[in-house]
Amino acid sequence: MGDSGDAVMARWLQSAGLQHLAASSTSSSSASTAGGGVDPRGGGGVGVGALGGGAGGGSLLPSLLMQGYGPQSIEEKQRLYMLLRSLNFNGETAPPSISEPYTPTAQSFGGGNSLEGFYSPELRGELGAGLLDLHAMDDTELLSEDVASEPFEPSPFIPKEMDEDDDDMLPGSQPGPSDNYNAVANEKESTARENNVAKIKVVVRKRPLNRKEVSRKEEDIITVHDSSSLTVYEPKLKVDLTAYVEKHEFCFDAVLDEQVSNDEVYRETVEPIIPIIFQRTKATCFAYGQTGSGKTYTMQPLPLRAAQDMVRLLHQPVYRNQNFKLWLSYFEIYGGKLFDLLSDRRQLLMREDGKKQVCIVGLQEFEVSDVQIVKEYIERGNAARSTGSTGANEESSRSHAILQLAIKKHIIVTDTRRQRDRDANESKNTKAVGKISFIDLAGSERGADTTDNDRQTRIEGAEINKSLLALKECIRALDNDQIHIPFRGSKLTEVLRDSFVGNSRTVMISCISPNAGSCEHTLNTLRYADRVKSLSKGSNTRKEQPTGPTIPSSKDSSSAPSYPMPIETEEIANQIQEKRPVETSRKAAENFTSNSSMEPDRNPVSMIPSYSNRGKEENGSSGLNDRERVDLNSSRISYNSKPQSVQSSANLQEEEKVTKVSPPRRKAYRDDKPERQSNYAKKDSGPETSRPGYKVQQAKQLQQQQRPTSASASQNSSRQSEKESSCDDVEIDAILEEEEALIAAHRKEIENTMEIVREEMNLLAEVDQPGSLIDNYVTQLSFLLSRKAAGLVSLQARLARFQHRLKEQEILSRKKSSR
Ligand SMILES: Nc1ncnc2c1ncn2[C@@H]1O[C@H](COP(=O)(O)OP(=O)(O)OP(=O)(O)O)[C@@H](O)[C@H]1O
Repeated sequence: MGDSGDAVMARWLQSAGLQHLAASSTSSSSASTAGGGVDPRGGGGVGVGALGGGAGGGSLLPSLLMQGYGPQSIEEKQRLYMLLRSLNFNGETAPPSISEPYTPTAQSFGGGNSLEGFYSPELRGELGAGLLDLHAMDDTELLSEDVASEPFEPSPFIPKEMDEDDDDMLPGSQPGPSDNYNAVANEKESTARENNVAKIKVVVRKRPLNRKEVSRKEEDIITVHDSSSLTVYEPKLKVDLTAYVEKHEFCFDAVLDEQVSNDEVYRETVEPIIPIIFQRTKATCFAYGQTGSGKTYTMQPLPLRAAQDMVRLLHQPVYRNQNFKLWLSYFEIYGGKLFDLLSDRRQLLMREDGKKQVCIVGLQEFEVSDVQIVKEYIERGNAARSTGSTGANEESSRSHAILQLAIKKHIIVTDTRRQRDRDANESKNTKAVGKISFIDLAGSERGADTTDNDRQTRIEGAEINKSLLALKECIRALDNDQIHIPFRGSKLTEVLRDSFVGNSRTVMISCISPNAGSCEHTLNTLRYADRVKSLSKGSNTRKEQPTGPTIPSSKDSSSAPSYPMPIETEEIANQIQEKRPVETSRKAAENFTSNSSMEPDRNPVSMIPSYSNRGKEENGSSGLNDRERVDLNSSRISYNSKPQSVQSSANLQEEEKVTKVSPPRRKAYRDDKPERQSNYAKKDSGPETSRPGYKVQQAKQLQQQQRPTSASASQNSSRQSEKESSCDDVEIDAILEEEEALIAAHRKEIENTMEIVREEMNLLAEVDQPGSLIDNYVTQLSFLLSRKAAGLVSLQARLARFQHRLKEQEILSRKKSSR
């Protein structure tokens, strides 16, 4: 990486007001390069190149990060750090080789000084085996000890803790003008942030090979390409025992490789959510993956880290003045039962209140004002867990642990009697603002543990499977805006119910082991993640792009056929885009993968024309939000080896198939209604009678004919008729809206059914495998069938309502005509 890279680097520095560093560092860099000093990880120019879009300052940056040459003051350090972060946020991958050596300490930012304990290595040691440790395995000792002991840096995005001087502002005191200014700025900032945080985010984390795996000479079969895609190289044997490798490619919101620190995991997953917890958001962060894949290792530091940021935010005048407080609770779900880990494993009961809010009766919640206390509670909870599992690690491995951090607004009670009551029952005088739940799920493969013949153990396994399935089902249902959300599918989802409804955010961290021996589990984990991800896209786009369907930009349409589409096909494509505006890049990438893989497509439903899949595959990137565009672009980059023409023709084929399966009905928007209505008015005979909307239109026409038009009609009757006519219009509009909703629901139902069928086929394929568990099959099939039934029932109910509505309308218009 040469001078051009340094020139780019110098420009960046200039943009951040750090141009003076460029000069000093260039001289140092030449010195260090001469001495063989390049990128600390040996990535050297390559790493920096990635950061700078291929022209980074290969020699300049490392020297910038060197003591004595780089930024001297805290402010400079912050600016440089922000510069690096902003490059990273812009979708360009900052490789660990760059971000890690610079990881500033708590001291370097002058923040977090009250959190000495938080950074201490003992803390990690103390928590290492305990927190959310569901089923630790001793054969997963890893080579890189340093990763585990890496300290967190304070988040530059969460305001620093208040200075001592600030603290003399009494709670509840009136904010000054600058506070107001800050409050408004904070409000704006957090609204912007809220919009930027995806509703469902799926992050994959790969752990390094552990000692045992290395000693067994197991291969690392996972390659992380960039920050959002990875390939699994599955070793396979043909029938004639020839070895071959099958490639599986996946794209997610973020893919973190074995070099990524826990701090970066926090920044990628939880950190962006923290400020919006203060804005009435309920968030859930869970780790999923097989035993030993790093769930606990990943989840363990997150609550503490989040608490640190939350405490910092609580000290902001805007929240302090509102009397916001942080509360903590910690419990586990084992065998469908709830146990309070902060209250001697007392069994808890779950109830629903009048407002359908889930209450965990008896769950102890503790107000926490600093991280040290949070740490102590977590340790206490862990101790309760390990006590509960003495002699049998199995127990903890079959439980889900849930740690909740809630922000509550304390209501100040002036009345003395009520004050006394308040002291007696503190939580009654609080109002929930937002919360984040950290869940360390039981190992995903436990449910399918074929070596366990013990019936109880198998039932527990089935219970775990059920909850994992239920979790996915809920995310899916929420994403589809389904009326029926199957929260009751498991205790886990019931408990999390309030975290999923309303303004919610979900982060799923899929942990994967890199060794060949775990390949099957890894693929299962990635497929689960993939399904969750495929659910998230539509929802995010729908909710975050309220402006409706977007016209594909020239950039976006790059993957679409370059020749004009037949109008009908175009309409259908639009229609599908509205349904599922994204999911494309990944699906397209997978298609490409399966094409390029050495084994024929094993997807049992690949022959079934899937309406939803078509949509996913063909709809380009129209309607994507920025983040999704970045995803798409990055996946395009990673798959650009596929010739464009092949993609285009593939797209065309897809569209041709779509023409056959989907009715050429254009989805109407609100703005379209007048046009649609007038079109209906024009076509009032023949085959059109069978078209949806015809009946309604007919009724409207009838009413129009019946409206008094004669000039001789009295003024009164004309006013009356005007009134009637506007009522009719409202009525008709309402019916048209219902009609649209019905059709949309029907379309959604078809998509769901196809998805269920796909899962049923997978289930059948799984049950045919030797050693498969019939219990799992039964549980999963029963779940799928209930979902199918629930979908049909809900569609039927909607249809019946609409029929009823039409009947009413018909009777009404008949009555009017007979008047
Ligand atoms: N990214 C990582 N970097 C370094 N070490 C890791 C990483 N991920 C996991 N480990 C180590 O791997 C071992 C197993 O991890 P961990 O206990 O977190 O797995 P788990 O998925 O929680 O397993 P279980 O389901 O059995 O509880 C631990 O020793 C942990 O320190």
